[in-house]
Amino acid sequence: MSVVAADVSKWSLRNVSFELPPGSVTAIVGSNGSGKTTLLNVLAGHLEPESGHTSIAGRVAYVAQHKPMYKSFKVANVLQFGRRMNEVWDNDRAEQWLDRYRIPRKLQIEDLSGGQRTHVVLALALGSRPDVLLLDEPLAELDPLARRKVVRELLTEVNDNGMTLIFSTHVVAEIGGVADRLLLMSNGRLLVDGETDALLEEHVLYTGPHASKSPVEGPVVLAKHGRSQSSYLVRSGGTRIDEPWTARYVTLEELVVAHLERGQ
Ligand SMILES: Nc1ncnc2c1ncn2[C@@H]1O[C@H](COP(=O)(O)OP(=O)(O)OP(=O)(O)O)[C@@H](O)[C@H]1O
Repeated sequence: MSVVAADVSKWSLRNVSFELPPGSVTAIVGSNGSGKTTLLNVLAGHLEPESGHTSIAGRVAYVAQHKPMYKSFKVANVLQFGRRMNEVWDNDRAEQWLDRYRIPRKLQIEDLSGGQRTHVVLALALGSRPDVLLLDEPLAELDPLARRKVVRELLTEVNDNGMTLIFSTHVVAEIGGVADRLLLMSNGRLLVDGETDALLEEHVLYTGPHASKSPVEGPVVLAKHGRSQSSYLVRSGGTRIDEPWTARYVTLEELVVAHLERGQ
C-alpha cells in the first residue's frame, strides 16, 4: 500500500516515478538544481506537472525552502492564522513545538533568527496534523544540536502518529539512521529509489589488480582505475570474491557520490 505515488514530468523533471508506504521517512537527495524543490512543489500541489500525476492520501503540509511567512506577523498571529486556515488544527501540538524551542510569541517574524523561523513553520505545519509532511531542506538554518533534536522530534511524530515524512537535503550525513528510503536525483532524473538498508546491502566495492572488466556479475555503478589497481562499485549484493580482490560494503555517502558521479 502506498500513501504517496508520483509519475511526473515538469521542466527538468523527467519521468520521475515512485511510491512511498505510509509511515515512511524518505530523503530526497541530489545535487544543486537536480529537481528536489520542483518535485516537492509538484507533490504539494503548488505546481501542475506537465505530464503524469501524483496522488497523496490524507492531509499534506509543506514547508518550502524559504519558509514564506508574513514578516509583520507576531509568532502568536502565525498560530491564529494556522487555526483559521486549516480545517483540522491542533493548537497544543503547535504550542508544544514552540515551547520546546523557547520561541517568544510576541516577536515579529522579521525579528526572529533563521533557526527560530524554522521552528515557527514546523509548528505551523505540525499543528495542521498532516498525514504527509513535505520539508524542503528543513535543517539548513539549524545549528548541529538543534538539527539532532528536530530530527528526533520529527521521528517521534512519525512513530507516534503514523505520519509520512519526505524531506530534501544535499547533506548525506543528515540521512544516516533517519531516512528509511532514499530518492536520489540528478539532472531531473531519479537515479536511485529504494530502502536505505537494502541499498547499502546491495552495493559492494571490489578492489584489486588493474582490470578492464568487473570481477563479478552485476551492474557496475562506477569503475575507477589507477596505474596498478582497479575498483568496481557493483550493485550485486555479495562480498565473496577470490584473492587478490577484496570486497567491502560502502557507506551511504560513498553510494550517493558514486551514483551522482555516474549520473553527471
Ligand atoms: N520556473 C521555472 N521554469 C523553468 N525551469 C525552472 C523553474 N524553476 C526551476 N527550474 C529549473 O528546474 C531545475 C531544478 O530546480 P530545483 O529548484 O527543483 O532544484 P533543487 O534540486 O531543489 O536545487 P537546490 O539543491 O539548489 O535547491 C533547475 O535547473 C531550475 O533551473
